[in-house]
Amino acid sequence: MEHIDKSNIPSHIAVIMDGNGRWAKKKGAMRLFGHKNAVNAVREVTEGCAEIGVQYLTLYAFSTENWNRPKDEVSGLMELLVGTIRKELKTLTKNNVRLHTIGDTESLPEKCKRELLEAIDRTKENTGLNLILALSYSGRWEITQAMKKIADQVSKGELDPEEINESTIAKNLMTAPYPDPELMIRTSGEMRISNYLLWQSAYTELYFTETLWPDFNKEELANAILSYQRRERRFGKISEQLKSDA
Ligand SMILES: CC(C)=CCC/C(C)=C/CC/C(C)=C/COP(=O)(O)OP(=O)(O)O
Ligand SMILES: C=C(C)CCOP(=O)(O)OP(=O)(O)O
Ligand SMILES: [Mg+2]
Repeated sequence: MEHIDKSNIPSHIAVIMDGNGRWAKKKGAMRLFGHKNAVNAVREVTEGCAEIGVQYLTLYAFSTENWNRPKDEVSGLMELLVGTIRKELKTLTKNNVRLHTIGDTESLPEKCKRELLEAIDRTKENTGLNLILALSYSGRWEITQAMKKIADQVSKGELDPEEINESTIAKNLMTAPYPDPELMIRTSGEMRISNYLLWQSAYTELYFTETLWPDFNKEELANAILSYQRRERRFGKISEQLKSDA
């Protein structure tokens, strides 16, 4: 972490925490064992991000499509979520971390909803890292929801369709309060987005690592940030323009 340029820390990092099942399989264990060990890596990145001053960390914890997994795995994941939030609440508070969620949280089991609401409420005065859990989330679902909200405003005469622009769409997404992520990390060697933050990642720098999520740690996080810091973000411009902008 000491090699990181402190003047160029991404304000928002998004993570696709993939590879828990394969990690467990390699150990001859059940998939849920992988998910349980994933919590250590969640702790590591949360601490690491808080230490270097990242302001937003969005973790993909359960996708819309993950509902199609075997029942036992889904219920195991939901229980793990409840247990982890309950156990970690004190540490979150101590570390000044504020918890948020994005996704169709209404579809989560009652116990899960209750635990999340309580943790969100208990951490709402915290001013350090914003930890955003993407739960029952997918980018297409989120964009569809935004389209419905916009259509509703148009039908009520509150919004003129001629005035719809990119900012209208961004304002109606669940991520409206947060900046777009500068860096997205995916573990486990898969090189795809899997329906994550589709709108928000238009100009996000992508970082892929072969490491399976339960093995991810602060050193791996530092490597991802160092890779980000070596990139030239052009946003459609050419290098010469970026130099004269500076
Ligand atoms: C925030 C919090 C308390 C999180 C709970 C634990 C956690 C990290 C859950 C992520 C669940 C998930 C579907 C991971 C992807 O690995 P995979 O199952 O797709 O693994 P595979 O690709 O190797 O099969
Ligand atoms: C990390 C989460 C929560 C979702 C993406 O991983 P998946 O394992 O579900 O994605 P695919 O490989 O199926 O694309
Ligand atoms: Mg996977």
